[in-house]
Amino acid sequence: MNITQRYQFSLALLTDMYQLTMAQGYWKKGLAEQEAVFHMYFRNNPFKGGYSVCAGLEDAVDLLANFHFSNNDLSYLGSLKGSQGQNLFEESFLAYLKDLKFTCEVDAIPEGTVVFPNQPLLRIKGPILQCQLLETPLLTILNFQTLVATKAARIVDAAQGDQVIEFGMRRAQGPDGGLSAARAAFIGGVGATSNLLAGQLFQMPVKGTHAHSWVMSYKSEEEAFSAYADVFPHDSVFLVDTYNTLEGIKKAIAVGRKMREQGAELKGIRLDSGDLAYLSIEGRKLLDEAGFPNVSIVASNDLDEHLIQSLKIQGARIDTWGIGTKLVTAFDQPALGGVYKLAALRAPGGEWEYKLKLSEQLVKISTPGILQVRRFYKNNTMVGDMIYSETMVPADSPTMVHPNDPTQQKNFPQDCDHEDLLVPIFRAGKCVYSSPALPEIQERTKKQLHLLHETNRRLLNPHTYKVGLEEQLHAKKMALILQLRQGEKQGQE
Ligand SMILES: Nc1ncnc2c1ncn2[C@@H]1O[C@H](COP(=O)(O)OP(=O)(O)OP(=O)(O)O)[C@@H](O)[C@H]1O
Ligand SMILES: O=P(O)(O)OC[C@H]1O[C@H](OP(=O)(O)OP(=O)(O)O)[C@H](O)[C@@H]1O
Ligand SMILES: O=C(O)c1cccnc1
Repeated sequence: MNITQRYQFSLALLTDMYQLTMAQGYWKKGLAEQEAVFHMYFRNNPFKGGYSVCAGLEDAVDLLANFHFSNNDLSYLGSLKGSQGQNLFEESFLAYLKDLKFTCEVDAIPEGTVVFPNQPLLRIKGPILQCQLLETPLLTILNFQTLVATKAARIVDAAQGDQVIEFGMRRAQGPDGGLSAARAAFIGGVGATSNLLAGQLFQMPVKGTHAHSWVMSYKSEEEAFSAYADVFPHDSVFLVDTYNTLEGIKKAIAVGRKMREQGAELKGIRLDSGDLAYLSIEGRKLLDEAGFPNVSIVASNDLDEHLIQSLKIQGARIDTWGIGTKLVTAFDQPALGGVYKLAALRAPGGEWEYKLKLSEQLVKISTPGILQVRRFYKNNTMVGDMIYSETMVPADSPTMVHPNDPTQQKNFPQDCDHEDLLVPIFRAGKCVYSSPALPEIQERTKKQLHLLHETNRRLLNPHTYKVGLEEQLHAKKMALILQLRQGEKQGQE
């Protein structure tokens, strides 16, 4: 179930007020139908990492496909007042919004694709009024899910094939934060969630153990485990750290033996405090010596990719990682920082005019054009991504230029395998894309990460993957920057 079904009402007002005031401005000035191109992209990989995993497109597509202003939305807008007490929005503008239909063309990178800074994840072309209104909801969806999918991919990579379960709902940034995070975490490679609503809405596997309160509600730990085993003879994972962990493991083993006598089998134990390396190693010994080699050890307690990596190095014997807070809140980077910038404009029937936003820093200057990303491969490994404009056809053996250092260039031989990453999503307002099922998206993430060199994947100081501008586009961008800077100078003289 996707975002508009979850909310069951129009999401047209899930935007910032300035999008609506600008929309009224464009409409009033007769500029609403000017054709614009906007790109959504981010400037840095999160978590000081070497890559990102894009996510959120299915919700974005759903939002666009159902885009409309309901009567409730319009009457709310009609009730808003300006500072002099006048209506902020005119009746005839509200009538225009009532009949507004989404007519844009959208291209985007499929979910589960490995992506990098400065490349468009989504490109929208259409009447400027529509493109502008959609900035905020597109950013909120793509920014958050991409951030969490990336965090999950890093955690899953650190877990080296062990099962990872997402436990974060209780610590998430509100109910939708928790739900979207569960979906994105699954895209990043997490195997299951403890969140039942996410399981129901997204058809994701759900898993869980039990809480300390269960143990505390019985007179003894052993009684608590026995009672749980009575109710779930084939699905019991005992939380063993309420009082003394090693003693708790011995009690779990004692109950496990009784379960066996009754034809049941203990599935696992969970460690939630203390030294997880030491306790898992000792716990494994106790379980193995007692004839329970198949009882798995689950660990939780403020874990993230760095702690998992450290625990692995320490020889921890953990089979399943339960990760909550640091996964769903994308610790320690609360936002991806993705932006949505105007890149080209044309009056109906006119020529495309390239647009860019100047900044003191070259790195922050947006790239003009109608952009596409061409990814090149050598021996089944990604070797570079070239951003080009569809208005300037790249050479057969193209050269790309580093966006911030023109002395760094890379040429791709003619026989280099390549693919264009943005695919058609909407044409003339009609959806032409069918989103794959979540397990397929998860599989895509896995395959994509295998195509990325391990030096780009390591957690500490990863190698920077090469992303550049196709040379004609680079030249065009530089010329435009110079032209705008000269204009600025002349204006000051
Ligand atoms: N072997 C280890 N190496 C590094 N970090 C560890 C190790 N074992 C546990 N940790 C982490 O150390 C942090 C603190 O854990 P610890 O259990 O000591 O404190 P706690 O959570 O406050 O315990 P309690 O719940 O008993 O109060 C947690 O993030 C935990 O994941
Ligand atoms: O540490 P996280 O990565 O956020 O994982 C989720 C945490 O939530 C639970 O603790 P909590 O104290 O909320 O409940 P409990 O009494 O069941 O342990 C669980 O035991 C984990 O420690
Ligand atoms: O099922 C669990 O063990 C669980 C679920 C949510 C949070 N912490 C643990």
